[in-house]
Amino acid sequence: MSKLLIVEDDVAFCTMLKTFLQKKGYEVSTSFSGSEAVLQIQEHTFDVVLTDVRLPDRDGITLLEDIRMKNPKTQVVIMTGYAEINMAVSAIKQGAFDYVSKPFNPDKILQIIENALNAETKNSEPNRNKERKNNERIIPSNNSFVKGISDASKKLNEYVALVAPTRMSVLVIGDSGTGKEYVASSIHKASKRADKPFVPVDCGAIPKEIASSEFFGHIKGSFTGAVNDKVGHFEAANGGTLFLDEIGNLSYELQVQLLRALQERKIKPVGSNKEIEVDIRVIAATNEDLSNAVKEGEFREDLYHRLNEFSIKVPPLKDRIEDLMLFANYFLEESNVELDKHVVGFADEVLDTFKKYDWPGNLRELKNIVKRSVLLSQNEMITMDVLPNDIAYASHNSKQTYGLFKNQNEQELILDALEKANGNKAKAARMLDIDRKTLYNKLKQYDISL
Ligand SMILES: Nc1ncnc2c1ncn2[C@@H]1O[C@H](COP(=O)(O)OP(=O)(O)OP(=O)(O)O)[C@@H](O)[C@H]1O
Repeated sequence: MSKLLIVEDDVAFCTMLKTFLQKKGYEVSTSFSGSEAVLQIQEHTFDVVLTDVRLPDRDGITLLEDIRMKNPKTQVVIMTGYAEINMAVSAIKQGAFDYVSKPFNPDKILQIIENALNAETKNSEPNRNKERKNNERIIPSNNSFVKGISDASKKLNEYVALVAPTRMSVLVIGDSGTGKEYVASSIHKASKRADKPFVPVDCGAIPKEIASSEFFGHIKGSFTGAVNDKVGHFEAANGGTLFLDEIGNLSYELQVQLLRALQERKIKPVGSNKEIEVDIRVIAATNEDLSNAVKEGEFREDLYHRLNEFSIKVPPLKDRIEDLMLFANYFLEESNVELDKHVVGFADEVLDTFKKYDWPGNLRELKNIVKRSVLLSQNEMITMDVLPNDIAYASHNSKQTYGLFKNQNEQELILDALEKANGNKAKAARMLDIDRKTLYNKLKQYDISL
């Protein structure tokens, strides 16, 4: 029977988790403080330790060091509140197996424990194990991507997983830089066509005059400049997925040709009389309201329906602020590798600034800012002086934001958040960027009852 240790100072939560895990067949011990946990790990060997990142007498990261010294095979899972995700990411860099943010659902913790137990049996050498995990979790390979922990991201990932194995055409909708192409390629990679080509085409960048030849190919001599035969995007994507980015920019004439190719599953290269059969799945993306373009007569309704068998909305970064640190850390590691630097993390002030900023350019903007900061940084941490002025300035002048509790009108902020969260305290706490325990204390302090 696998042995687990829960280290958590919230006694009620700890007991609840213990009971749940015992019912699932684990042998479970508990500690309510770091020192108690150290005693336990001296005396017993645990397969997995689940520890709160903040304990009354120490933090989960130093506890992690003790656990790894005592028994490198023990896997450590860090439990965090929303505001502590940065700490959790550092814990993973230092060898924690994974982290889970509270509140979490029971299936999630079970899955993580199972993964930890499997990893434990597969990897007995601690350093190798640690390195593997760093690469895997902090810098996902090309096949994976930052999945995110916000509700918006979870929904997005669910939709991707649902639609990927089908043949359905997908319309990916979202503002510029939100990751539409990433979503499209994730669908492709999770589909049965994964070993066939994924061909991205920026419809906004193709000059009208050569658009047909770009899509369908041409044969030598079919027009001035056609000095060789050319394979078009449709043929190149045969068997795989054609990703049509900025689909709203297609000329009306090309919309007609595209619809025909999709309906008949055949194309004819420019200047040729031979039809070529093609089997492609189309994923299209747009950052404008295509249904509006349909109403205005700018986009063909039949093509719109053909492309929109299933639609996925990619949320703007400001609506998935809970994921911000995951993305920032991911881009930090990516930039370190690319620029051969060794920046470790972000100063608190920078994180505050990031959280307050609106990110109109979404993930692309975040990626660029992080990369630029890594390049300019002379220190281990990214500090305010390497951020572009407009970001630092914009966040100083930003409208009233939640969190941080530097404001005098703390009580008003809490009431406002509770109202916006329809009385859901967990959600309000997330919006306020504090953990639930702190919110409960504040509610008591201000005598707010719900
Ligand atoms: N889930 C993710 N994990 C890691 N990186 C991501 C993720 N999503 C997007 N990115 C990165 O963010 C940047 C923007 O993503 P992408 O090009 O997919 O956005 P887009 O919405 O297609 O942009 P546009 O509207 O300008 O075409 C890319 O550099 C990509 O590498």
